[in-house]
Amino acid sequence: MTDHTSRLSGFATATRAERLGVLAERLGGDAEAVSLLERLGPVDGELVDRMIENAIGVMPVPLGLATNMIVDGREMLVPMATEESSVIAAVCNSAKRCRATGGFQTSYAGSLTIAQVQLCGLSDPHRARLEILGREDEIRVICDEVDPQLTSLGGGLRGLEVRILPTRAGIMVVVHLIVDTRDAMGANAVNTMAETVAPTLASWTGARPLLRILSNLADRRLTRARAVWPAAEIGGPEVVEAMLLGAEFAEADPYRAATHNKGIMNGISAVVLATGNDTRAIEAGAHAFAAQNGCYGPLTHWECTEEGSLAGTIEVPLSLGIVGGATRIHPVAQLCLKILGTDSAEALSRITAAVGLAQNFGALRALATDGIQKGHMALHAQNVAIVAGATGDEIEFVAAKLRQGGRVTEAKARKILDFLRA
Ligand SMILES: CC(C)(COP(=O)([O-])OP(=O)([O-])OC[C@H]1O[C@@H](n2cnc3c(N)ncnc32)[C@H](O)[C@@H]1OP(=O)([O-])[O-])[C@@H](O)C(=O)NCCC(=O)NCCSC(=O)C[C@@](C)(O)CC(=O)[O-]
Ligand SMILES: NC(=O)C1=CN([C@@H]2O[C@H](COP(=O)(O)OP(=O)(O)OC[C@H]3O[C@@H](n4cnc5c(N)ncnc54)[C@H](OP(=O)(O)O)[C@@H]3O)[C@@H](O)[C@H]2O)C=CC1
Repeated sequence: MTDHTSRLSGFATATRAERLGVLAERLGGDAEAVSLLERLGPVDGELVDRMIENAIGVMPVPLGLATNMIVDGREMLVPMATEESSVIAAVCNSAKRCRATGGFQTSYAGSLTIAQVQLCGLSDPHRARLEILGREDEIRVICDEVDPQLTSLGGGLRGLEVRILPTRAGIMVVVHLIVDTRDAMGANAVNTMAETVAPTLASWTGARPLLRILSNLADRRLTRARAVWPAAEIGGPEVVEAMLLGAEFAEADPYRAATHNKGIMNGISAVVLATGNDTRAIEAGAHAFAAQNGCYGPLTHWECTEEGSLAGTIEVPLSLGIVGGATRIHPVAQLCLKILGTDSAEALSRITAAVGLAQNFGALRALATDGIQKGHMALHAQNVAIVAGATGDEIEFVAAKLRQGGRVTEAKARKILDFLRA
């Protein structure tokens, strides 16, 4: 690959077959490798070509269903797209153990999305700030005219903030357009508003308008969930105490909090991906929110109830949509939304937060008891068997042997396979 130039004029307008031809040549005529992409095939070749640029195929990610979930009194199956073993099992397990207490109760702050307009070059930022704040009604008219469909659905500009931001390049004025984007994630909707209103803001203030884009720190789209796990369901008071100590570790230490939150995002990102939403937007928002108080902390908090049960809460910004972006274009995303039976971004956000909490419970319980490897590696053993070369019935045979004997490694899997085939 390295001997060839990466300058491929016309690649964007080539057909998929032509692109695969170029790729096969790059791989030294390895038509078999390229035919893998053809065999996997996109759900719809034309669709993939329209969704992204220079498409050569699809990278299928496993899609599973989390069982046992009850969210706000509703029983549901939750589709999750993830490449990682034990993620879905952990949610099923956690959800099963809090069914007796009603599952997950959630709340939702609303679908308010922030668009930022950066104004530079002002020597009198306080004057500019007051000028802009005093003309909120005019700004609302400009923004709402941009998207009459959104306005007709009850969305549109809901608020205005003007911040004075000291930077190394001098004082800047930053305008926040706070927009209700209803059932859309809203990036495109608010970006258009920001671009449309920026020249007017510049003409009023004499500023130089620069960046006009939404903020992924979606702290007006907070979603919360709580669940209670009776001590008897999770191994007794000792396990409750151990899990609380594990949670305190994350409260006190950003090194641990990052891993704790990664576990939460195992669940959240899997629902986000399954429903065709923007995983990067959700991840960026979650981690920025976790760092908001100047020190990175956990997205969940754990406490012991008067009855000695373990109660967990999660609060996380979730910019999710059931319209817009890929949600309506991708047929699998549409199917996943149908499985969820959701009819609003609000309902999807509530479920997603509940999955994040369930995921965290599962990881914490495993970490505070047997350790993560027992459950996780037991399920990962099949992957290791495949990497070692096992096929068909050999896979489960090798995985079972791996589970019996301590560490799960590829070298060990190869030995087991050699023995089996001898
Ligand atoms: C793996 C388990 C669930 C076993 O847990 P277990 O208690 O041994 O499970 P069980 O065999 O007794 O089954 C109990 C229930 O769990 C579910 N369950 C059990 N197995 C399956 C399966 N194969 N497929 C689907 N569901 C499964 C299922 O609901 C089942 O009930 P049933 O329906 O059978 O009546 C547990 O050990 C666990 O939750 N481990 C944690 C796994 C985890 O967190 N994985 C994420 C990857 S590690 C990571 O990336 C994040 C981390 C850990 O670093 C985050 C952090 O540090 O905080
Ligand atoms: N930093 C980031 O996170 C960025 C993300 N993105 C991308 O932006 C996309 C999401 O933007 P988004 O604005 O949601 O997408 P769209 O522009 O595709 O969809 C939103 C539009 O859908 C229409 N709509 C129809 N029904 C509804 C309803 N019930 N509620 C709300 N709107 C409705 C609205 O008007 P109308 O019919 O008039 O369109 C609305 O403007 C994602 O693909 C994301 O990856 C883009 C830039 C930056």
